[in-house]
Amino acid sequence: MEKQSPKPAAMDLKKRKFGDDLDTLKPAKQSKIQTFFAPRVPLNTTCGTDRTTSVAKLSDEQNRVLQMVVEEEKSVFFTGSAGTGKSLLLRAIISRLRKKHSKRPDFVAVTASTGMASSNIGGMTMHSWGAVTPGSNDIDNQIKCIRTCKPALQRWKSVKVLIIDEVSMLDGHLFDILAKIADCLRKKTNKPFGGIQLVVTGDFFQLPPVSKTDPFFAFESGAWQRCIEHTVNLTKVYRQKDDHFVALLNQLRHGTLSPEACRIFKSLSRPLLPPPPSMPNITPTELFPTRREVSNSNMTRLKALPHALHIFHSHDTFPNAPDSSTIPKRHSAAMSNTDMNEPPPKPTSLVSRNNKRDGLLSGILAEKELQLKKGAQVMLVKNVDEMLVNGCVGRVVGFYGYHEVMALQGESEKRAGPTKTTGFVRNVTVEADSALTGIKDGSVNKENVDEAVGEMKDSKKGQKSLGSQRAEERFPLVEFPTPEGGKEAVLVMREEFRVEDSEGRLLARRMQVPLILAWAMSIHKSQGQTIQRVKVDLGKVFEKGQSYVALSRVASMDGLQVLRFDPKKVMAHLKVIEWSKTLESVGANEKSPTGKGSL
Ligand SMILES: Nc1ncnc2c1ncn2[C@@H]1O[C@H](COP(=O)(O)OP(=O)(O)OP(=O)(O)O)[C@@H](O)[C@H]1O
Repeated sequence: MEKQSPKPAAMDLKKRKFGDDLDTLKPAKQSKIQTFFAPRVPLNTTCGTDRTTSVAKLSDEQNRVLQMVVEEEKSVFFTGSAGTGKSLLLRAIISRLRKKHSKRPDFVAVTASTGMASSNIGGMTMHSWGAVTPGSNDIDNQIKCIRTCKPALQRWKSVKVLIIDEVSMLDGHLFDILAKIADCLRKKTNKPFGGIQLVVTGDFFQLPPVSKTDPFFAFESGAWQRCIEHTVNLTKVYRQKDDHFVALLNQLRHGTLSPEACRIFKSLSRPLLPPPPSMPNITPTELFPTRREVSNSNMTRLKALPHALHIFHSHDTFPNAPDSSTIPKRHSAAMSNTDMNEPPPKPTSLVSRNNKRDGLLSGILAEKELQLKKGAQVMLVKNVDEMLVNGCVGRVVGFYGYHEVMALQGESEKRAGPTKTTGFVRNVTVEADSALTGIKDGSVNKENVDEAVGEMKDSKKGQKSLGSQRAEERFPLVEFPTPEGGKEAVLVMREEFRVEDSEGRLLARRMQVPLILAWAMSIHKSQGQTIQRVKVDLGKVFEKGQSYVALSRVASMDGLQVLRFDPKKVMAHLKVIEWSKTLESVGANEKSPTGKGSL
């Protein structure tokens, strides 16, 4: 069943390059490409002192990847250490591909190895998209099931570009299975992966696939050799500006620390400098390996606060969710398991419809039940603008209704106007005792608020009681630090979180206040984030790549506290190290345009 590549393996290996040939393009073509492919992407910076209002211009090496993917339609794997802009580049690629195929959205599939990673890029998990059952190697049966699931079959047949993010956590066996399924279902071509263009990204030195035994990485699979035409290594680190810190993190990445590096990491056990004087109570976010530790830490601190508990239940709807009665059993199992790091699903007959629906939303950062109190440390999990982004850490100063806040803006707002339950009210002024005093410039995020009215109308259809209940709702007022060392109070109301299928059909929608408790966070959740101040206890780390992910979240050493530093806890997989050496030798044989092609 498996189609063999027409080329010998050695040829395939030679074809892969680092950085590729930007220099070799003719100047006219280069300039056309530079103009066309130089998108500006909002910077995903944190809420600390280095927050910036600018947008990022893609670097030459990032632009080159964009060009290879969008214009030359090549199958590319782009990698690079933490903070080299893989996610930012991927967002630019997705945006360009969607524009290019605007008339056929089904041509572009956006997927990731885990629910969390897929929700970060507005996609689906790879196994949900492909309707594959994790852990099953029975290809014939997998294909039989896909054939009986029309939407999945349609997805496989129509897709042209398949994007896979956070590939380090994708099991290599699954990659092989996907390639075989693609070959079988798309027989018109004898190109690898059924002729689907692959855009794969991730860093194999970060978190590996979840496995009880030695993990089998995607790069070890036979399909990888046949299907990935070009490997590009992004070399410029953007998250950290300090070259010395970047070099130390690089040693950490490879698990080979010099005595000097050990000494420096050990010295980071000192307490962090205090946060900006305007927000003295913000503590560094503690990163833990397990969700239980995170929950214990956050809940203990929440309980210790003397104020009233406010619980925000999410409003979840499932307009087109697959239902056990309408899709084959094995498909629904695959759809329900949206996080590869969860154990394989139980037999579908035992999984209730509600569990399946919850599974659809399991990759969304917004909680099903959010518990908050005045004084709670929280993280924003939605991008609002270049200033207020996913990852901003702040503190709840009170709970207010929209009208309470808006009443201070003027008489007309006080008397009339619909109640808003979604969006953000910016620049709310609060006094030391948290009593509202006014709105500095009356700035309201109008766009969100107007959307909110629409939301209300929608949600009121057939849900009268919910509507009136929402009218009374009080929302957290959160103080976030500003780049100038001050603070801004923002009323954070509900926001929409969506799960769509590859044709953009809405499968599930969660309306929830876009905050999570942020005294502690799991290392797993932190992958992909930039966090300003972090505290890590390496004594608790058990997995290869975990220390590297945790310590590379911060922008500078000033924001990093490391307890129980132990070089033995800094581990890289031997297979990844060996594989990266192979790539290095290939890179050395190839002309690298940037001159920085090696891993
Ligand atoms: N070309 C660029 N110019 C300016 N800033 C950039 C550029 N590319 C990325 N950044 C910034 O660098 C930071 C890290 O980027 P990003 O999260 O995309 O890196 P990453 O490689 O995906 O990291 P990780 O592997 O840790 O998830 C972000 O704040 C991002 O906005």
